[in-house]
Amino acid sequence: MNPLEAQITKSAVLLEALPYMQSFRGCTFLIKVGGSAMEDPVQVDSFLRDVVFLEAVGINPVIVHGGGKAISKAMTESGLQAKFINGMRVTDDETIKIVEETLARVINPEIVNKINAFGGKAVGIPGTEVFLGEKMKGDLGWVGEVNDCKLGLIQAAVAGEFVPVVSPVARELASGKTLNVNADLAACGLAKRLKATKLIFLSDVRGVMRDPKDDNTLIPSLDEASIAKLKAEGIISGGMIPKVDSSLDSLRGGVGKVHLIDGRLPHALILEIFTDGGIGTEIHL
Ligand SMILES: Nc1ncnc2c1ncn2[C@@H]1O[C@H](COP(=O)(O)OP(=O)(O)O)[C@@H](O)[C@H]1O
Ligand SMILES: CC(=O)N[C@@H](CCC(=O)OP(=O)(O)O)C(=O)O
Repeated sequence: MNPLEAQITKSAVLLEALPYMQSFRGCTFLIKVGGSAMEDPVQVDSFLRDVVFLEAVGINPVIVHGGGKAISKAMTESGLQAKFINGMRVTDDETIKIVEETLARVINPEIVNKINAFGGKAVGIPGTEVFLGEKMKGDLGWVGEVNDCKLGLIQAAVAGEFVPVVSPVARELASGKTLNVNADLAACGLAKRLKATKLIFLSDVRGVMRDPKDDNTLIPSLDEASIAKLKAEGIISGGMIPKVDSSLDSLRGGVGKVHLIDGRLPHALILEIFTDGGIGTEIHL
């Protein structure tokens, strides 16, 4: 193949993407990026370049981020031990301060600054300005679930072509205090409220797997009944539980499609959205 022929074959990539660009223009995509997919700065850069690309072709990306790993690290540095019950961090008075500080001072600005550096426009929005919640049942301390979302700041950002970057904390309706919210649940709450076309979870696994240590065991498509079975068998466990539960909840709440993809794969987001062969696991009702 001569250099000109090689150039021409590159156009096939854009042509494959064209129908997706045409149908997704003006649509809202809720992207949840987990702390697990944010450990490696190279992976974060790749993901955020994809977000800038989405914005540039007329999609409205809205990001809800996690930060579980960074929070646990900060707790250890303060001499506290992280404890989880059913995937929820037990959050006492000291812990909620660390959660707020890590999300607001470390994770959220990193995402916002990088999107801006890559030529996009992003605005950080504390979850307390978006999520209204109440305490979850059980002895979890300052842990909340989302009852409602205030969309004002999100809508203003999107209208100004800024990517809203939202942290997973809520304002407790009864007291006005800050609650720590699992980021998958926060993403689901906002995706439903925005009636997002897609909700995409980026994590550190290929998707839902029969064996999370074996990449060849990816399950490309899952419905409610299969999820219930895999949970009962203990194959879906730990951090994957809130993801599949939130996926089903968001589909019931009017979200168009839900995908779980691997944030470690370079440009996972672009591959999932703009190519004919999807990656990861798609969840159905
Ligand atoms: N069946 C499964 N398939 C894939 N991952 C699973 C499964 N069951 C449990 N997991 C665990 O879920 C983790 C992802 O959840 P989590 O660590 O909370 O990520 P995030 O920070 O992205 O929210 C994976 O790293 C894996 O250890
Ligand atoms: C209540 C609860 O567990 N909150 C989570 C919020 C961050 C989060 O969910 O981060 P990932 O998406 O990286 O797991 C926590 O404290 O870890």
